[in-house]
Amino acid sequence: MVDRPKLLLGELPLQAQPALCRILDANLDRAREGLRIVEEWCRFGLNSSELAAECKQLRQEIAKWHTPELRAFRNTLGDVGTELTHPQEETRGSIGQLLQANLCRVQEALRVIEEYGKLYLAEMGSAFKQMRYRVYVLETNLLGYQRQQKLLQSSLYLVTSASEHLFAIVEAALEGGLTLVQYRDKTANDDVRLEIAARLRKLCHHYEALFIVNDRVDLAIAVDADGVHLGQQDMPIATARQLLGPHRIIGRSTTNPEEMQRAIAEGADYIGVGPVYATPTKVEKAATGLEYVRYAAQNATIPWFAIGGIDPSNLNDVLSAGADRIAVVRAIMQAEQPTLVTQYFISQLTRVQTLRNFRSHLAQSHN
Ligand SMILES: Cc1ncc(COP(=O)(O)OP(=O)(O)O)c(N)n1
Ligand SMILES: Cc1ncsc1CCOP(=O)(O)O
Ligand SMILES: [Mg+2]
Repeated sequence: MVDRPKLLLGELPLQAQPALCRILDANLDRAREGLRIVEEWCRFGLNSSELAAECKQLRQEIAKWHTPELRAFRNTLGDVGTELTHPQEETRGSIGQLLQANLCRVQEALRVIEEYGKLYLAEMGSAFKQMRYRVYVLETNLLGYQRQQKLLQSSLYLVTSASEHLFAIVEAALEGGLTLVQYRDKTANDDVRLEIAARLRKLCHHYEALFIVNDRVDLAIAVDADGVHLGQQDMPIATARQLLGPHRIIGRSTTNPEEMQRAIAEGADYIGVGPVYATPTKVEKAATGLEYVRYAAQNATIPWFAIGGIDPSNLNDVLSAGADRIAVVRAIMQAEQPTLVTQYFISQLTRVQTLRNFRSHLAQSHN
């Protein structure tokens, strides 16, 4: 039996050979450029050496296929495509959109190489197929990482209540710098909830804020929310994790140390701590008081949000008890100026976080 030659180019009609090489050359470049753009964000934006290393490895693997022979066919001046741009390429609304567009560009380029590469070298198709799947994994990991980072950076959490001005209030708070929103609606029908949740998600993502759905994992999945918030009566975290996958956020309400430790052990990404004060928003739950906030400040190993009856008048007491993240309903939903209240909360929370970070750096440098 005669071995099949590895280089298949010669099997194509002569006039098709330069075109094939130009397609491969252009897409090998495109894939690496897109990866480089994503890599820079992983490195400088997310400080993730793991994600940056995966981008770099992929770039290096692609580079190995970019032979001088393929480059020799380059004819930039004769390329009719260099002047074709799409209006969306001229503007990028956010880092998220920029990453999305470039990951899509990389996936497209890898797919082109996978298909045309089969006509060039026997192994090229399967090698690029594998790389394309690696980019899908990279995309999911990147999204999950971005979500966790955003959660870590969020000090104020707006839990919504039904209101005829719901969207205007949420948008006003987002204008004030809010980065974490929970859709909480205990009465509406599912079709209404679905419609509201989908609109809220779009609004939150436009402002690069996380969007969480209260109670309902099915709704969270249906509208592609960033996560779900589960109370003690809701489904177990492990079941929710199975349904939501590893990259979405799961929050859990806790009212005492035991519930806190269980939520952490079960893999919650954050917890609610409270109600700190008695509140008409959640009448059936007794206030835990500031004692539980003090316990959380000493013992919580994941992000935690003090919740329940918190407003600008008692904020300082909650912060003094050790909180540096809070969740509120009425203080923003019923505010006359939701943007200003949001800005006030965030400025106070940032102030205590900065002070505490500074003190802990100082303490570390003395040890
Ligand atoms: C951030 C946050 N913390 C606590 C809760 C309360 O959840 P739960 O106990 O399930 O009560 P309901 O909100 O469902 O009435 C929350 N929603 N968010
Ligand atoms: C949902 C929830 N869970 C514990 S307290 C609370 C409501 C907090 O509402 P408010 O900020 O209006 O007191
Ligand atoms: Mg609940």
